[in-house]
Amino acid sequence: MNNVAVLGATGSIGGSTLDVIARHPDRFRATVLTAHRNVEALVALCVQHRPQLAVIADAAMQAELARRLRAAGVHCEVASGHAAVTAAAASNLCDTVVAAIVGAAGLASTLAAARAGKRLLLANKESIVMAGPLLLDAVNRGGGALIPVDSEHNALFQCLPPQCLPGQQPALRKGGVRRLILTASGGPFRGRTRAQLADITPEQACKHPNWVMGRKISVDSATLMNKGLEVIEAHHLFGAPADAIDVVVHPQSLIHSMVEYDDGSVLAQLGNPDMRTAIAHALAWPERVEAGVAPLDLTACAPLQFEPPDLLTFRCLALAFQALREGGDAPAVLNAANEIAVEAFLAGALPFLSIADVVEAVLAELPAQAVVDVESLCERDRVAREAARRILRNAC
Ligand SMILES: NC(=O)C1=CN([C@@H]2O[C@H](COP(=O)(O)OP(=O)(O)OC[C@H]3O[C@@H](n4cnc5c(N)ncnc54)[C@H](OP(=O)(O)O)[C@@H]3O)[C@@H](O)[C@H]2O)C=CC1
Ligand SMILES: CC(=O)[C@@H](O)[C@H](O)COP(=O)(O)O
Ligand SMILES: [Mn+2]
Repeated sequence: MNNVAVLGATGSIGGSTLDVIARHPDRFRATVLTAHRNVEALVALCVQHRPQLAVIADAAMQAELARRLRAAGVHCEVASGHAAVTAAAASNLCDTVVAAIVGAAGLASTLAAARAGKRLLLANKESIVMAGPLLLDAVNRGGGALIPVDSEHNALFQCLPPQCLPGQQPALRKGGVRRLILTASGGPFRGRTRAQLADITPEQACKHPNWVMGRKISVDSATLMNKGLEVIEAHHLFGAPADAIDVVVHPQSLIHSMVEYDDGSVLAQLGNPDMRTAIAHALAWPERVEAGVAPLDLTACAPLQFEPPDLLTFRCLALAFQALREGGDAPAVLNAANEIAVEAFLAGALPFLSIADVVEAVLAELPAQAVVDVESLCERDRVAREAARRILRNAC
């Protein structure tokens, strides 16, 4: 039996994970479920999955969680606070940790799972964007495994040679790998001009053409920042230099990414756009299990289209490449600024096109510094957020 901690259980990835787990009660058991503030959703999941531990990150909500669980007849341990989420990730209640908390908020628990030698299923891309070298070091020291859940990186993992296991100092060149090709849907506004993006609303930005996801990643997909974060994520996971990572827009989102080899072969992973495939693959790897995803009918979804990304209209992808090439903690600064800008956009306090402006301004204000340790990285994250808020205030 594989005991699984689902960090961010009440979210989109959390829900898909629990769907797959429930299909295989002989293999997987959800022993830890965590949420931020959504007590009602967490209680409903606890009723269904009967974990050993339920954690609510907002400590002020512990009493309500405990009361509701009692009323629902659920007898499990209850804890609260960010430290409790982090402790749960490293606890002996789980063998596998699904890191599905959104944003930099997921960093501490992701690192804790890595240090504890867990099988770490990484969806929380912001943590590897922020702290790539530190996370990989924690995985190597912990002796666990890092399996990518992000659909593109799971696709790359499936297409790469076995010696390119993420985090194990993969040897792309030795494996004959020439380049990684990340596919992108192009987002809900593909083909539009900047003028047509002047009045975009949060609801419009969250309507992804192919995937059902949380609000933050949906906005990131719309600005192409998601693809930028994924370029940085691929760099750290597979040791690929920026120049060996290409992005191609593929509006159908059926090819989830590709690996090109020296001999000209290109291996691709395809499937219906449903995160349960990547999650099931990561949970059961190296075996395969049923995920509840419909068979792919290519004749029904042809043709497959490809086009270059529009770097002028959607500037965030170029900014992410810039941060990756600058190195050091520039990706962490980019991520922090983006989280503040997206939060402001979702609150109706920043125009859609200004997200890139805020990120660009913060990168210009905070030249990269070396990544030394988690504490100094979190301090830089804080400084970048403060700079983004100040720039936002001056812009309004
Ligand atoms: N959704 C998708 O298809 C994909 C997502 N990802 C990545 O996976 C991660 C999760 O995405 P997604 O599921 O869409 O996000 P959602 O917004 O749907 O869910 C986020 C989860 O994190 C919890 N959470 C939010 N803030 C905190 C916090 N400060 N401390 C603890 N828990 C917190 C939320 O709890 P609560 O419900 O209480 O707010 C919720 O359970 C992201 O990093 C995303 O980039 C990657 C590929 C695909
Ligand atoms: C499902 C997943 O992995 C998301 O990251 C998705 O790929 C976002 O789509 P685009 O960023 O390609 O629009
Ligand atoms: Mn992705």
